[in-house]
Amino acid sequence: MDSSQPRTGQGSRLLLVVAAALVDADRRILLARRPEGKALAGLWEFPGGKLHPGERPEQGLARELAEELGIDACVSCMQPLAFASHAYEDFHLLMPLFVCRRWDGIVTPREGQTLAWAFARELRKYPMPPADAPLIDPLIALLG
Ligand SMILES: Nc1nc2c([nH]c(=O)n2[C@@H]2O[C@H](COP(=O)(O)OP(=O)(O)OP(=O)(O)O)[C@@H](O)[C@H]2O)c(=O)[nH]1
Repeated sequence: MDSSQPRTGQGSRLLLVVAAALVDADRRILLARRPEGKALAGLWEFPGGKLHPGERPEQGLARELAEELGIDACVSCMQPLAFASHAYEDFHLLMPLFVCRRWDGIVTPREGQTLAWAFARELRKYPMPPADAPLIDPLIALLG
Protein backbone atom coordinates (compact mmCIF):
# COMPACT_ATOMS: atom_id res chain seq x y z
CA MET A 1 0.00 0.00 0.00
CA ASP A 2 1.26 3.50 -0.82
CA SER A 3 1.45 5.18 2.60
CA SER A 4 1.64 8.65 0.98
CA GLN A 5 -1.88 8.19 -0.41
CA PRO A 6 -4.51 9.83 1.83
CA ARG A 7 -7.12 7.35 3.06
CA THR A 8 -10.40 7.76 4.86
CA GLY A 9 -11.16 6.16 8.24
CA GLN A 10 -12.87 3.28 6.39
CA GLY A 11 -9.65 2.66 4.46
CA SER A 12 -10.88 3.80 1.04
CA ARG A 13 -8.61 5.99 -1.03
CA LEU A 14 -9.30 9.72 -1.02
CA LEU A 15 -9.40 11.01 -4.61
CA LEU A 16 -9.07 14.73 -5.22
CA VAL A 17 -10.77 15.88 -8.42
CA VAL A 18 -11.25 19.51 -9.46
CA ALA A 19 -14.27 20.56 -11.51
CA ALA A 20 -15.55 23.69 -13.21
CA ALA A 21 -18.94 25.22 -13.77
CA LEU A 22 -18.13 27.16 -16.94
CA VAL A 23 -20.78 29.88 -17.18
CA ASP A 24 -21.52 31.65 -20.44
CA ALA A 25 -22.93 35.13 -21.05
CA ASP A 26 -26.51 33.74 -20.85
CA ARG A 27 -25.76 32.19 -17.40
CA ARG A 28 -25.79 28.68 -18.79
CA ILE A 29 -23.46 26.00 -17.43
CA LEU A 30 -21.39 23.57 -19.49
CA LEU A 31 -21.98 19.85 -18.96
CA ALA A 32 -20.00 17.05 -20.57
CA ARG A 33 -21.36 13.55 -21.10
CA ARG A 34 -18.95 10.78 -20.12
CA PRO A 35 -18.10 8.66 -23.18
CA GLU A 36 -18.84 4.92 -23.45
CA GLY A 37 -16.16 2.69 -22.00
CA LYS A 38 -15.48 4.88 -18.96
CA ALA A 39 -16.82 4.45 -15.46
CA LEU A 40 -20.19 6.24 -15.10
CA ALA A 41 -20.52 6.33 -18.93
CA GLY A 42 -23.46 8.33 -20.25
CA LEU A 43 -23.75 10.55 -17.18
CA TRP A 44 -23.38 14.31 -17.43
CA GLU A 45 -20.64 15.93 -15.36
CA PHE A 46 -18.75 19.14 -14.86
CA PRO A 47 -15.50 19.31 -16.83
CA GLY A 48 -12.40 18.65 -14.76
CA GLY A 49 -10.31 15.77 -13.48
CA LYS A 50 -7.73 14.49 -11.07
CA LEU A 51 -5.17 16.86 -9.67
CA HIS A 52 -1.57 15.96 -10.48
CA PRO A 53 0.98 15.86 -7.63
CA GLY A 54 2.25 19.34 -6.81
CA GLU A 55 -0.49 21.16 -8.75
CA ARG A 56 -2.57 23.90 -7.20
CA PRO A 57 -6.28 23.19 -7.71
CA GLU A 58 -6.91 26.15 -10.01
CA GLN A 59 -3.79 25.30 -12.03
CA GLY A 60 -4.84 21.65 -12.39
CA LEU A 61 -8.31 22.72 -13.43
CA ALA A 62 -6.92 25.05 -16.10
CA ARG A 63 -4.83 22.13 -17.43
CA GLU A 64 -7.88 19.83 -17.54
CA LEU A 65 -9.97 22.50 -19.32
CA ALA A 66 -7.25 22.96 -21.91
CA GLU A 67 -6.97 19.18 -22.46
CA GLU A 68 -10.70 18.44 -22.53
CA LEU A 69 -12.12 21.58 -24.13
CA GLY A 70 -9.23 23.42 -25.79
CA ILE A 71 -9.76 26.60 -23.81
CA ASP A 72 -7.42 28.80 -21.81
CA ALA A 73 -9.31 29.55 -18.59
CA CYS A 74 -8.60 32.56 -16.41
CA VAL A 75 -7.01 31.00 -13.28
CA SER A 76 -7.28 34.11 -11.11
CA CYS A 77 -11.01 34.41 -11.95
CA MET A 78 -11.94 30.91 -10.72
CA GLN A 79 -14.42 31.24 -7.88
CA PRO A 80 -14.79 28.38 -5.36
CA LEU A 81 -18.50 27.64 -4.97
CA ALA A 82 -19.07 24.29 -3.26
CA PHE A 83 -17.60 20.81 -2.98
CA ALA A 84 -18.72 17.22 -3.32
CA SER A 85 -17.71 14.59 -0.77
CA HIS A 86 -18.98 11.21 -1.84
CA ALA A 87 -18.15 7.58 -1.01
CA TYR A 88 -17.93 5.53 -4.20
CA GLU A 89 -17.39 1.81 -3.85
CA ASP A 90 -13.62 1.87 -4.31
CA PHE A 91 -12.67 5.47 -3.47
CA HIS A 92 -13.91 8.52 -1.68
CA LEU A 93 -14.29 11.52 -3.97
CA LEU A 94 -13.50 15.02 -2.77
CA MET A 95 -14.30 17.49 -5.54
CA PRO A 96 -14.24 21.27 -5.26
CA LEU A 97 -16.35 23.05 -7.85
CA PHE A 98 -15.08 26.37 -9.21
CA VAL A 99 -17.20 28.82 -11.18
CA CYS A 100 -15.35 30.05 -14.23
CA ARG A 101 -16.81 32.82 -16.39
CA ARG A 102 -13.78 33.90 -18.39
CA TRP A 103 -11.71 31.94 -20.84
CA ASP A 104 -10.00 32.37 -24.18
CA GLY A 105 -10.73 30.08 -27.11
CA ILE A 106 -13.76 28.18 -28.28
CA VAL A 107 -15.15 25.33 -26.21
CA THR A 108 -14.51 22.18 -28.26
CA PRO A 109 -15.05 18.54 -27.18
CA ARG A 110 -11.51 17.15 -27.48
CA GLU A 111 -12.06 13.76 -25.83
CA GLY A 112 -15.16 12.44 -27.56
CA GLN A 113 -17.53 13.97 -25.02
CA THR A 114 -20.95 15.34 -25.91
CA LEU A 115 -21.37 18.87 -24.56
CA ALA A 116 -24.50 20.72 -23.46
CA TRP A 117 -25.15 24.19 -22.06
CA ALA A 118 -27.85 24.13 -19.39
CA PHE A 119 -29.47 26.69 -17.12
CA ALA A 120 -28.93 25.96 -13.42
CA ARG A 121 -32.62 25.15 -12.96
CA GLU A 122 -32.41 22.55 -15.76
CA LEU A 123 -29.50 20.61 -14.26
CA ARG A 124 -31.71 18.03 -12.55
CA LYS A 125 -32.97 16.92 -15.97
CA TYR A 126 -29.47 15.64 -16.78
CA PRO A 127 -28.49 12.32 -15.17
CA MET A 128 -25.31 13.11 -13.23
CA PRO A 129 -22.95 11.08 -11.01
CA PRO A 130 -24.36 10.75 -7.48
CA ALA A 131 -21.57 12.90 -6.07
CA ASP A 132 -22.81 15.91 -8.04
CA ALA A 133 -26.32 16.19 -6.57
CA PRO A 134 -25.35 18.59 -3.72
CA LEU A 135 -23.70 20.96 -6.21
CA ILE A 136 -26.92 21.86 -7.99
CA ASP A 137 -28.57 24.01 -5.29
CA PRO A 138 -25.52 26.29 -4.87
CA LEU A 139 -25.50 26.80 -8.65
CA ILE A 140 -29.20 27.68 -8.66
CA ALA A 141 -28.60 30.09 -5.74
CA LEU A 142 -25.80 31.76 -7.69
CA LEU A 143 -27.24 31.79 -11.18
CA GLY A 144 -30.99 31.50 -10.69
N1 LIG B 1 -14.74 15.73 -13.87
C1 LIG B 1 -15.70 15.27 -13.07
N2 LIG B 1 -15.53 14.10 -12.42
C2 LIG B 1 -16.54 13.68 -11.65
C3 LIG B 1 -17.72 14.44 -11.49
N3 LIG B 1 -18.54 13.77 -10.64
C4 LIG B 1 -17.92 12.63 -10.27
O1 LIG B 1 -18.34 11.78 -9.52
N4 LIG B 1 -16.68 12.57 -10.90
C5 LIG B 1 -15.73 11.47 -10.75
O2 LIG B 1 -14.45 11.95 -10.50
C6 LIG B 1 -13.48 11.22 -11.23
C7 LIG B 1 -12.89 12.18 -12.25
O3 LIG B 1 -11.67 11.86 -12.61
P1 LIG B 1 -11.27 11.87 -14.16
O4 LIG B 1 -12.22 12.65 -14.99
O5 LIG B 1 -9.84 12.19 -14.20
O6 LIG B 1 -11.49 10.35 -14.36
P2 LIG B 1 -11.77 9.39 -15.53
O7 LIG B 1 -12.74 8.36 -15.03
O8 LIG B 1 -12.12 10.14 -16.74
O9 LIG B 1 -10.43 8.66 -15.59
P3 LIG B 1 -9.13 8.73 -16.46
O10 LIG B 1 -8.87 10.16 -16.81
O11 LIG B 1 -8.14 8.15 -15.48
O12 LIG B 1 -9.46 7.84 -17.62
C8 LIG B 1 -14.19 10.10 -11.92
O13 LIG B 1 -14.20 8.96 -11.11
C9 LIG B 1 -15.61 10.67 -12.05
O14 LIG B 1 -16.56 9.66 -12.09
C10 LIG B 1 -17.88 15.66 -12.18
O15 LIG B 1 -18.90 16.38 -12.12
N5 LIG B 1 -16.83 16.04 -12.96
